[in-house]
Amino acid sequence: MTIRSHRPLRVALIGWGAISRRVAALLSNSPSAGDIAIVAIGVRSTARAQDIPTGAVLITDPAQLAGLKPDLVVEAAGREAVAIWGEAALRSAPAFAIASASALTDASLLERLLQTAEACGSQLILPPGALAGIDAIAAASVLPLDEVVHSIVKPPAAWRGTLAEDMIALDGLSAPAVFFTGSAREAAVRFPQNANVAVISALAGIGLDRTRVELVADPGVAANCHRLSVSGAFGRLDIAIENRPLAGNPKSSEMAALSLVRTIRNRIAPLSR
Ligand SMILES: NC(=O)C1=CN([C@@H]2O[C@H](COP(=O)(O)OP(=O)(O)OC[C@H]3O[C@@H](n4cnc5c(N)ncnc54)[C@H](O)[C@@H]3O)[C@@H](O)[C@H]2O)C=CC1
Ligand SMILES: O=C([O-])CC(=O)C(=O)O
Repeated sequence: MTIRSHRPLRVALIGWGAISRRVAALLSNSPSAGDIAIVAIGVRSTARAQDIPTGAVLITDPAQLAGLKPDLVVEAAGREAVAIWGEAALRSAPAFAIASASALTDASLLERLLQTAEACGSQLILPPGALAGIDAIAAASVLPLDEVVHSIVKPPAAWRGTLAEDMIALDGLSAPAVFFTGSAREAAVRFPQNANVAVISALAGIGLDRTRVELVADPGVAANCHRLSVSGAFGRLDIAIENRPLAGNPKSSEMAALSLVRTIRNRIAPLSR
């Protein structure tokens, strides 16, 4: 349920990396700044977490969430963080929004989160993240879908430090290299910093095992690009987005932060859009 209150929306962010910092900066510069208070930042260690928003406290233990009475907990920390913080978030807040959708490939974790949400009357929210058109795919899935193909094309720098390094010579590329084709499940499990979006398109449409994913390193692009091709009883959808990478992390797109800002604002906006 959308929350409309006269006090600021109390938001706890989990993770204080590129996405969370961008979300906090965008919120503080927006017209809704006075309506939204970041009350806590969940971190693994307080030692390196600096420049946190005024009024926010650093927390390291998920049990601390309950005392803060958040209206919304937002994760942008990584796959493991969803398992660590998720159940406490759903017990202490009406909603828990996650960026690290790859965590949901773990069926037992997903089941635990959904059971907690049901028992507590809270909601697990999966924002569209770096993608476009997820609303249309989810609506289209009311009728049978035949095929969903998700192509993720990023500059070589975005694939550094991932399994892609063992599959292709990232530094020597002179043309686009497709280094993975497989299911959304497999893509998200193997590339948890780059293919969370595969879980988002899969859960909107025909599921983790039927959604086909292609991963590409392209020295000719500067953007993190997503193309979704969907066919089914509704008709056809073909949608492409070229996202500017975040300054703080080339693997992540600006749109991933923008999408979380939208999710947060929609909790209080009289017009949800
Ligand atoms: N849904 C989407 O479209 C996208 C989702 N993502 C997800 O968002 C995550 C965050 O992205 P960035 O901010 O760019 O990464 P980042 O690496 O810049 O920041 C992640 C931060 O979370 C912290 N962290 C890790 N485990 C934690 C835990 N258990 N508790 C608290 N903090 C923890 C790290 O120390 C780091 O400071 C990615 O790992 C990825 O899973 C990223 C891009 C797009
Ligand atoms: O930001 C993006 O373009 C997608 C991404 O990294 C992810 O899904 O993990």
